[in-house]
Amino acid sequence: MSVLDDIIAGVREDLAPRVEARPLEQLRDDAAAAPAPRDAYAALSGDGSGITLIAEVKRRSPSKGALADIADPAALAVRYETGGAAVVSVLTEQRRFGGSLADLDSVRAAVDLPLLRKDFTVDEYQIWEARAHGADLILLIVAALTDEELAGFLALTHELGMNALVETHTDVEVERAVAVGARIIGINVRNLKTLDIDRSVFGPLAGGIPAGTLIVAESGVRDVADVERFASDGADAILVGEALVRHDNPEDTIAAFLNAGRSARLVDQDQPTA
Ligand SMILES: O=C(O)c1ccccc1NCC(=O)[C@H](O)[C@H](O)COP(=O)(O)O
Repeated sequence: MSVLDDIIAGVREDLAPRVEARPLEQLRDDAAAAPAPRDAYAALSGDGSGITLIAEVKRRSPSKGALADIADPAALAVRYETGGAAVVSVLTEQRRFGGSLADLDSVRAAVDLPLLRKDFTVDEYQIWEARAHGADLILLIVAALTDEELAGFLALTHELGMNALVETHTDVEVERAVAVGARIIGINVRNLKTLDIDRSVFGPLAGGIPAGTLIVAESGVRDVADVERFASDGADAILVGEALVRHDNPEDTIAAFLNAGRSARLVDQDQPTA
């Protein structure tokens, strides 16, 4: 069993009691009563002068174990907003990442930015749940879904007024994401089966994604050199967890990463075309 399979088995087990406690019919009412969805696509598009940044609330992970003791996720999210993040990502998976829907609720109450509910979506129920808890963006991992699930989940996400970050790691997964009409495609440089990080997969995969699709570089952004590399290779946005939660001053880190993205764009514009 791969790490991803193991995480998903746990997600399915944890889902069952929630469905029993709050059946889908009631959850739909909660979703209807939630604040209107914010436009994560527009937020991630930025002003075209550089890249935008998704800042993640991440306590621990399968690859690194404990990362940060985040007692107040709302306070951290406010710091992300102050630093210039375009979107805040809240990991809600409990077993391996130490997150919860309560984290999402507290962050929703504290910031105005679009929120990504970062979880392993394997059931429509989780999409309704994300909306009911005020999320604007959800994660769909291509490797975890059939084509039929991917298309159906993406359609439901759009019906609910949200966007989906459709995550890929291989050329076949990028083709599948494009085929279902994904508007925001993430390229995770972490292989979720082995947990290895390989930043070199990003450029060639990004090159195969059609114009008009937002491209998000996910994982392994540790310093400005990583940001410059992803920005030069076509990233519109970066998703950063570890480098922010381990840092005493996430505002400064976000500002440095956004500056690096702008500089990389300027350098690329100055390059003579062949
Ligand atoms: O982070 C992990 O170890 C991990 C393992 C298995 C599945 C998913 C995992 N992470 C989810 C993510 O996509 C990252 O949290 C996100 O891209 C931020 O990564 P980083 O900046 O490297 O913390």
